[in-house]
Parts: sequence; C-alpha cells; structure tokens
Amino acid sequence: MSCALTVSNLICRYNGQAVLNDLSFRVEKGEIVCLLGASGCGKTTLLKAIAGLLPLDGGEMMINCRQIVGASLNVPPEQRNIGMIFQDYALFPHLTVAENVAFGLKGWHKAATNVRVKEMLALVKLDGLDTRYPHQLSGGQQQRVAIARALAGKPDLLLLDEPFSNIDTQVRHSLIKEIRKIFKEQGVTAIFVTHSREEAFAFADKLAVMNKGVIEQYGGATELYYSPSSRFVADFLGHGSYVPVSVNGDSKMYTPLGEWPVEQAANGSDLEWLIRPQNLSITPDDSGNGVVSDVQFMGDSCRYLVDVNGQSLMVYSNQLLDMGDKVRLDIRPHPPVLFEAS
Ligand SMILES: Nc1ncnc2c1ncn2[C@@H]1O[C@H](COP(=O)(O)OP(=O)(O)OP(=O)(O)O)[C@@H](O)[C@H]1O
Repeated sequence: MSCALTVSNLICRYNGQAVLNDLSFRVEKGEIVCLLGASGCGKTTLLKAIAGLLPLDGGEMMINCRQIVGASLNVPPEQRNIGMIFQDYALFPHLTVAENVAFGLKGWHKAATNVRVKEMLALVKLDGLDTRYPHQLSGGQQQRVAIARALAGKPDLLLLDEPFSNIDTQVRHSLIKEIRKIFKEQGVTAIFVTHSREEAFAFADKLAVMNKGVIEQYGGATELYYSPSSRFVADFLGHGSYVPVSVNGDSKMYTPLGEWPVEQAANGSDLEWLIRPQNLSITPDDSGNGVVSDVQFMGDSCRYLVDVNGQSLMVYSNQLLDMGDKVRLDIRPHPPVLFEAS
C-alpha cells in the first residue's frame, strides 16, 4: 500500500485554545479510517482541517505524496481533490438525482458526464431513479446519491461526517456493508467520523480513537479492542472487567482469580487486568466457582455479572441463566492487558 494522506504535527486553535494538538497520522491508499471519540474531542475539526476549510496554526499535510499544507503553503479546498459527504447529505433540492451527481463533474463534456452519471447510479444501485428529486427518495437513497456525487469526480480522498447517523437502524447495517463493499471495489480512500463504535467496527479498516485533540491510539478494531494502550481507549471501545493483580517479577501475576502467567510486566502491586467479556466463558455448574449476580437479556445473548471470590466479572452467553445460579467461569488464554490501578 502507498500513502494517501499524511498528517504531521497538526495544530488548530479556536480562540487560543488548541483543539487539534500536534496531531499526526497517515492513511494508506484504499483504507477506510474512522475518527472516533467523545463529543468535542476534535473529530469534525480534523475533517475540516483536512478538507482545507479551517485556518491552521501549524503542521503539514500531504495527499498522494503532494504537499497541500506546509510552512508557507495552504492549497485551497477546491484544489485538494477531496470529496465530502455531510451528515445531511447536502443534496440540491431543485436538482434531479442525475443533476446532483453530475454537479461534481464540472468541466466534463456532456457525453462523458452522462456516461459517468449512469455508471455512478448503477454503482450505488439507483438506476432508473435519475429523474427523481431528493424529496422523492428515502434517507438511504439520498445517502447513495451523495456517495455517487462524491465519487463521480474520482477524488483522492473521501471525507464523511457521521454518514449513517440519519439512517434508520433497520437499514443502517446493510447499507454500511454495501457501501463498504463499493468503496473496497473502487479502491476508495476514506475517513469518516462517527459516535458509534458499532459503525466504526463494521465500516472501518482502522480506528483513530481521539481524546482532547490528539489520537490516543490508531490501529485495527481487534487490536484496539483487545490491546488498548490506555484505559480511555479500553473503556471507549467496550465493556470489560478490571481485576486487581500484583506482579513480583516471577512471570506470574497474582489475582483473586488465581495465578496467571505474564510475559512482561513492571513489578507492582497496584495494577489492574482488563478482561473483556469475550475472554470469559461460563458453564452452569453447582460446584462452580461463580455466582450470577446480574442478568441483562439482550436478545441474541445475555450479559451476566458473575461474582468469583468477591470479584465481579462481565461475561456474555447465549445460555439462559438466573440470578443466584452457580456457574464455572473459565478465562480463555489471552495476552493480559495491565493498567495502573485507578
Ligand atoms: N467555530 C468554532 N469556534 C470555537 N470553538 C469551536 C468551533 N468549532 C468547534 N469548536 C470547539 O472545538 C472543540 C472540538 O469541536 P469538534 O466539532 O471538532 O468536536 P467533535 O469531536 O466533532 O464533536 P461532536 O462529536 O460533538 O461533533 C469543541 O470544544 C468545540 O466546542
């Protein structure tokens, strides 16, 4: 893969307050990257900075090895060859579907425009709807028009600001899958913003978990989920139990759940072991080591809290159990993630 976007030491301030704080990352060609983080952490600001819609206070950017932001350089938005899709799709209400898609093709000959519009509408499965107006389309169809329009001009990079937030939850899942497939087939490089980790996991190749204007961790979903570099990332990406451990430099950690091998850990008596629910399994067992203390039915599975030696652990299972049931809790072998106790 080769680099589609390089962002180095980006700084952006609003009223003297740094919102992007020396932020760096890179996106490879054909990758889909998600910016994920709590409200106000700077996701939209980063998207706007990449698009060239904000004055910057420092940093450099390159798109396809071409510098667009540097010491005395700031390429205007229209010369960056970036496509944008907004939360509300920003379709022109007085233009038909075909005219909306053609809008991104200024300067193209009429015949070539018609061919490209047809191609794009077929790609997003809207053939036959070219003469409709945006108000005659569902939310999902409007989203497809926005995607067709953004891709028509073959941008080097596509930026999407909460692209699925206005889509009905029933269609969202299949639309995400379908759009991801289109992006992969077309080799689209994309960066999108979301509040939803489920969307991030389903749509992105890589996640950038942002916190206070910096990227706290950047990588694949499973890497960040199972090997978070901080509690912030761990908690942002999902549930887990924190078990107190002590490590004495003898390749073992001592925990209320027993002794466990550990390869590398600083000596310390004040550490906590993050155990994801997926690393645990339970089996009904009258002579087991655990007792179910809380049950949450979630449809396709149940979320249980199980008490083992005074330690509460969260685990998922599709077995139906009741509060007070005795269970055996097993920990699947996994490289332990340890944090300083909070
Ligand atoms: N034009 C502006 N002037 C001053 N401050 C701003 C401006 N735009 C955003 N901010 C502030 O910058 C910070 C980051 O905003 P941004 O919109 O990038 O966050 P976000 O992560 O996208 O949030 P959300 O998830 O709520 O959309 C926030 O504290 C916000 O209040």
